[in-house]
Amino acid sequence: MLLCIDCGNTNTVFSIWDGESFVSTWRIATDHRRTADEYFVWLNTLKKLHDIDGKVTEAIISSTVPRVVFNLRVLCNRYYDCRPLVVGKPGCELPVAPRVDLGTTVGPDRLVNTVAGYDRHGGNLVVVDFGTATTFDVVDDDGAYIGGVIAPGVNLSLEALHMAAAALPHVDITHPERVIGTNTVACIQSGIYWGYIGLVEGIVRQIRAERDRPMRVIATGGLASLFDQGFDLFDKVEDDLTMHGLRLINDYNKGLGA
Ligand SMILES: Nc1ncnc2c1ncn2[C@@H]1O[C@H](COP(=O)(O)OP(=O)(O)O)[C@@H](O)[C@H]1O
Ligand SMILES: CC(C)(COP(=O)(O)O)[C@@H](O)C(=O)NCCC(=O)O
Ligand SMILES: [K+]
Repeated sequence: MLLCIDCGNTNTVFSIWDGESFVSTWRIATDHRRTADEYFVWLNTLKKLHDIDGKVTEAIISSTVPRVVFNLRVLCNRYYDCRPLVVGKPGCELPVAPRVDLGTTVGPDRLVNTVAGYDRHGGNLVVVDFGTATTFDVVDDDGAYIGGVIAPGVNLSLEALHMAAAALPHVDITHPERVIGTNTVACIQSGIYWGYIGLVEGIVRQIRAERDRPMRVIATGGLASLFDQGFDLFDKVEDDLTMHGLRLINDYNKGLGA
């Protein structure tokens, strides 16, 4: 079985592919201090709880947090007796190389989303990922990542308001019906929610204008569905996009003999 690990700045997601489907997906807060032993105890407990019998024999990691990769590698070596592929590192090839400025390091999650989006929808695509940051990844007609947009994430924006303004409380994101808030909480929720709708609409419109061709828009990440309600922002929301991409990149590299 293949263990796919998608480590973001907020959460790390583990998913097990049994050769036919992802049998389980588990989420843990990202913390670079977590050791290989801690990961293993946690993973093994969940694996038993879900009656997953097979052995993990291979692994692939995408991490936007460089420091966590060391212990994830140790996890794979020590407990699964395998050398993981690490997206963006030597030994892990992509089907199509990104076309960006010389010396630029693209977030591995964005490369993975590009591969997954191209596989499912073909080129001329925008993938929007609502994570710690909200990213827009632009995919060319041959499947290459050719750049995009990085905006502050929804929860990061809410947190920033709370941190910087003494009188503003911590607020959870919601979909307010009205734009004009009649109390502080409603005003903040409106600012973030409607601000984000405008941000996504505006950025997609400008990407389409800059590319001067039709572009489909696929969204992923925990908060994508919140922004999908009642609007025409996305052609599709796909929560499993990053995991799908990790599996494809693993297959691609194993096909190359990695
Ligand atoms: N379904 C959800 N509802 C509300 N907040 C969510 C949901 N899913 C994720 N989040 C929040 O969205 C932010 C981004 O989460 P995540 O997608 O895991 O980010 P990353 O990939 O950067 O680690 C976090 O603050 C997380 O708590
Ligand atoms: C933009 C990101 C912080 C998004 O990370 P996430 O929200 O998934 O934790 C990550 O993709 C990153 O660190 N990128 C490096 C710069 C770039 O992609 O151009
Ligand atoms: K992510």
